Amino acid sequence: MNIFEDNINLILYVMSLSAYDQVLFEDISVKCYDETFSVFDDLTQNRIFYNTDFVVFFNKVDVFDVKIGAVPFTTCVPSFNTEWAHNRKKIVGYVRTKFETLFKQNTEAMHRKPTKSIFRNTNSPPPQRDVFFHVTCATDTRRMQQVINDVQFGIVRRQLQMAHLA
Ligand SMILES: Nc1nc2c(ncn2[C@@H]2O[C@H](COP(=O)(O)OP(=O)(O)OP(=O)(O)O)[C@@H](O)[C@H]2O)c(=O)[nH]1
Repeated sequence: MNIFEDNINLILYVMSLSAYDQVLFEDISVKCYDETFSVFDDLTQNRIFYNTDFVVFFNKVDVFDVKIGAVPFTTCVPSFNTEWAHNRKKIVGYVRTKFETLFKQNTEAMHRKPTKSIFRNTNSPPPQRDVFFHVTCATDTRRMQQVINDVQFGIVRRQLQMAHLA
C-alpha cells in the first residue's frame, strides 16, 4: 500500500454483507469474509491511520436479505448458532463485533507501543479514532444520500470536538 499523506481523516470501508458464502474470484481458497476482515485488520494496524476514523458499510443488504432466506450463515461460520442462521440482526451483530474487536485490539496496540511517525521526527500521540457502521444498499441512492449526509455530519462534529469547539 502506498500512502503519501498522513492527514487522512476518514476511511470509508465497504464490505459486501451478501458475500458470506462466496470465495475470491482470484483465489478460490480464500473466503470473501476472511479477506474483508484481513484487509480491515491490516488497515487498522497501519500507524499512518492512528488518527483516522473508519466508517464500515455493510453493503449489498438487499442481496443479503434474499440470500439469507435460503443459505444459512452457518455456511460461512459453522459454529454460528443455528437458531440465528437466517436472522439478519444477529448476523450483522456478529459481523460488527468482529470489526469492533479488530479495531479495538489494533488501537490498543498503538496505545501500548507508540512509535516514531514516519512523516515527522516525533513520537505519535495516542490514537484518537473511532469506528462507525452503516448497513447499506448502494443502489438505493436516496437512502445512500442520507447515509452520506450522516457521515459528513459526523466528520464535522468530530473535527469540532477535537478542536474543543463542540
Ligand atoms: N443489489 C445491489 N447491487 C450493488 C450494491 N452495491 C453495488 N452493487 C452492484 O454490484 C456491482 C459491482 O459493484 P462494484 O462497485 O463494481 O464493486 P466491486 O467490488 O468491483 O465488485 P463486487 O465484488 O461484485 O462487489 C455493480 O453492478 C453495482 O451496481 C448493493 O448494495 N446492492
